[in-house]
Amino acid sequence: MTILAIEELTVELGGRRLIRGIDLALEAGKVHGLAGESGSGKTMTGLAVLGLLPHGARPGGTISLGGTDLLALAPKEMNKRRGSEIGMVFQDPSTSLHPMLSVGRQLTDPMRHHLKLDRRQARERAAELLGKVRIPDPEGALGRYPHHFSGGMRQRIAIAIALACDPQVLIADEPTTALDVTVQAGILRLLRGLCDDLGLAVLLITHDLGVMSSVADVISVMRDGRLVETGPRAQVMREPADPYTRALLDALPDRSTP
Ligand SMILES: Nc1ncnc2c1ncn2[C@@H]1O[C@H](COP(=O)(O)OP(=O)(O)OP(=O)(O)O)[C@@H](O)[C@H]1O
Repeated sequence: MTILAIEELTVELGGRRLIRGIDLALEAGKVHGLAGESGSGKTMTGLAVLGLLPHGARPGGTISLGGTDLLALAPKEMNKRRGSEIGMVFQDPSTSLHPMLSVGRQLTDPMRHHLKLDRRQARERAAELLGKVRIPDPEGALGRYPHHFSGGMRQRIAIAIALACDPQVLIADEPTTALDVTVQAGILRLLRGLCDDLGLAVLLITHDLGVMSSVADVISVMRDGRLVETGPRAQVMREPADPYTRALLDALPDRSTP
């Protein structure tokens, strides 16, 4: 089932057309990978969905969620949906988490605001979510601060915050790029599991087709603000239709050699 449909999306900024008409459909319970080299427009696409485009950017086309065109919403309306219906996880958990607020506070504030939970209900849900993202001692973690956790654990907490209000859509922009290789796989497995368990529609943005190959159901490849290819993971990885995708795949390190 399509949860979020991007149709003919364009973004213009400073007289440049950064996104040149792309179509993407995010499905419930599916990870849709968006790949492409630096500057191809992946982040801009995610920001358009979140209503967080840079000042002066002019979007065109439609982004439909539950029958509403997000691009037509007033900023106040968009703010309500961001964080409630659409969650987001970015590259660096140390910048997306507030260093001075406890983990519990960062989880419960959006729940109290968007879901109207009382303090006790919010704490219960917060501990439950920390358990879901495999933070040890979830109750104790509520009273701790981001600096008490490792980078990988901080990203798990950022994911829990993104899911605090039970969104239908999760935009994850390079969620493993800032992390040590050894913890990357754990975060990807977690995202995959959450997508399956919660029926989330996930947009996983990464320049790394290797990362994509381990979790995505569908892969789209961007170049110069356009989509060059979209297809099931196995098909795109094994028989890419576009020469640009093939070049990206050829550039992957050979994982079979030590
Ligand atoms: N704030 C901004 N103002 C003007 N142009 C921008 C801004 N942010 C990005 N761009 C331009 O928009 C285009 C698309 O950038 P975008 O960040 O979406 O690419 P990307 O594929 O996500 O790359 P990366 O992997 O490096 O993040 C690039 O040409 C970039 O230079």
